[in-house]
Amino acid sequence: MSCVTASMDDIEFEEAARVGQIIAIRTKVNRAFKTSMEVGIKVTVQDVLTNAEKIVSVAYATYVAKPVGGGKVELKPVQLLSAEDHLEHSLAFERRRIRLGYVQVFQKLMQESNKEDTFEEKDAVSTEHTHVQSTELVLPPHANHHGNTFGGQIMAWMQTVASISASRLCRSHPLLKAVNMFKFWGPSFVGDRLVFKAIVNNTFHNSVEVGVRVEAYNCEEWIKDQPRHINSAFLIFNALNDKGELLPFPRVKPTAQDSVRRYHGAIARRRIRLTRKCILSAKGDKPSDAWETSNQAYLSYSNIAALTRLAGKPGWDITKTLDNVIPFEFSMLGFRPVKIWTHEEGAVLSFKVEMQVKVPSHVAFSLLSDFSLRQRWDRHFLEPYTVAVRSVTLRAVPPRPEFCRSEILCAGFQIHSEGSSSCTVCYFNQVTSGVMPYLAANLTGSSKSIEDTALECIKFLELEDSKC
Ligand SMILES: CCCC(=O)SCCNC(=O)CCNC(=O)[C@H](O)C(C)(C)COP(=O)(O)OP(=O)(O)OC[C@H]1O[C@@H](n2cnc3c(N)ncnc32)[C@H](O)[C@@H]1OP(=O)(O)O
Repeated sequence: MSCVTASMDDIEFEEAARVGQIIAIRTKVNRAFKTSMEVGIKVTVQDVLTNAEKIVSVAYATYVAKPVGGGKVELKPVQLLSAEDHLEHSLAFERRRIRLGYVQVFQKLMQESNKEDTFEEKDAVSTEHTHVQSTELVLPPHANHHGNTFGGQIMAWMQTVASISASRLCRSHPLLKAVNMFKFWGPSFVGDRLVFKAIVNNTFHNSVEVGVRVEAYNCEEWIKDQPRHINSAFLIFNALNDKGELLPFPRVKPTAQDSVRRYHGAIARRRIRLTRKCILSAKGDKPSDAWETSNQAYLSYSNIAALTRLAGKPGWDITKTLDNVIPFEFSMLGFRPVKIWTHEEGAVLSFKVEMQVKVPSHVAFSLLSDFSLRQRWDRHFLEPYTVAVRSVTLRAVPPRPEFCRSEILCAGFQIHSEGSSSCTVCYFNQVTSGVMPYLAANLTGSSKSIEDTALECIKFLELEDSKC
């Protein structure tokens, strides 16, 4: 059946596609939720002379199935055939959490920005002359076979007005760099008139944000002047000189109450976009990210993405198996095998501890995700963790000489259900300098601290479960 575009996540254009180059667009449904599904889109450009292929953009769109005659339809889950399908399927769930939580994060940042109202730039210019409006009539080539205007067509029209708006400020041809996450609030159809209203919201050193509001009218609504607000999007442009260097944009000053809101909105969106970019593109060992409510969702996404990728990597080797060697104090547990696996990739070493536990997976999940309980089975943890398995920096808890702080880069649990009353718990850890001594002592046989901790973990889970 046909589908409508519900929303588009942030789109960043990494590379320009030029006349004469070959564009490849690859798309795949990553996950079906209830009535909506996430589609991953990868656009690459190939140079015909050199064959060099570059990524233009990787984006995610959400579509909703629309049965003929209205109503809702529940989608079947997608079949996962490869490791990549499994990975994207888990990550799609996290991306959905981010997109559905976006409005809340944005509103929180807006509340904060309302407290800091200062516009003291001397040379700042007004944005009033950047207002651009155009009207388009939706014709059959602009729509699908049900007469719904294509989301991509609406985006193309938005880009035209937005780039004219941006050019009024930079006096050159602006280059579209990014489009902020947006939602199609309501449909438009063949025969509708679409009015696009663009205005510059704010400028940053080398970029400008233009907001575009789209209103739809059928004939009756046009006569009565009753528009339907179907979409608002925010486009970010750069401007280049003849040498390809970025041009600076003049600072702007908001003059009306509405423009103050738009001015702050652009700052909040930029903060979210940059945070997302920093967190999602972070590579290698680096100091932990600072935690803020505005980046919570992205931190959580990047933790889960990194852990899911680590768990899915081929090449895990069993280093040790502990099966019938159960110390006396644990003998009441019976036979519980523990396996220690390692994974090497270049200079990166990771380990996995696999434990058979006689508790249902949802119980193990809830007990292990409560980090205030971790001290009960892991004596290496002196402070309870309450947010994430990857370290974050908290301004409220600065470094103290009496504590040696070890960073956790990528660590966590995977819990596989083994029927209704038991599960396999795997603990992963991408080794950092703080963890290295424990692993080294364990691998050389001089310590059994990992096995002991694993057995404590099993005991803790099973005892807590028996109390439930
Ligand atoms: C072939 C191309 C055709 C096109 O490009 S169509 C052109 C552009 N798009 C449109 O005209 C769509 C206009 N919008 C609409 O019709 C409605 O807003 C739309 C998308 C059907 C949603 O209707 P609602 O009444 O909001 O329904 P609902 O609250 O029950 O949500 C339905 C499913 O959509 C999801 N959703 C809502 N807002 C979202 C967002 N911002 N990002 C991602 N997903 C979102 C929502 O979670 C729900 O999904 P699920 O059922 O839980 O799987």
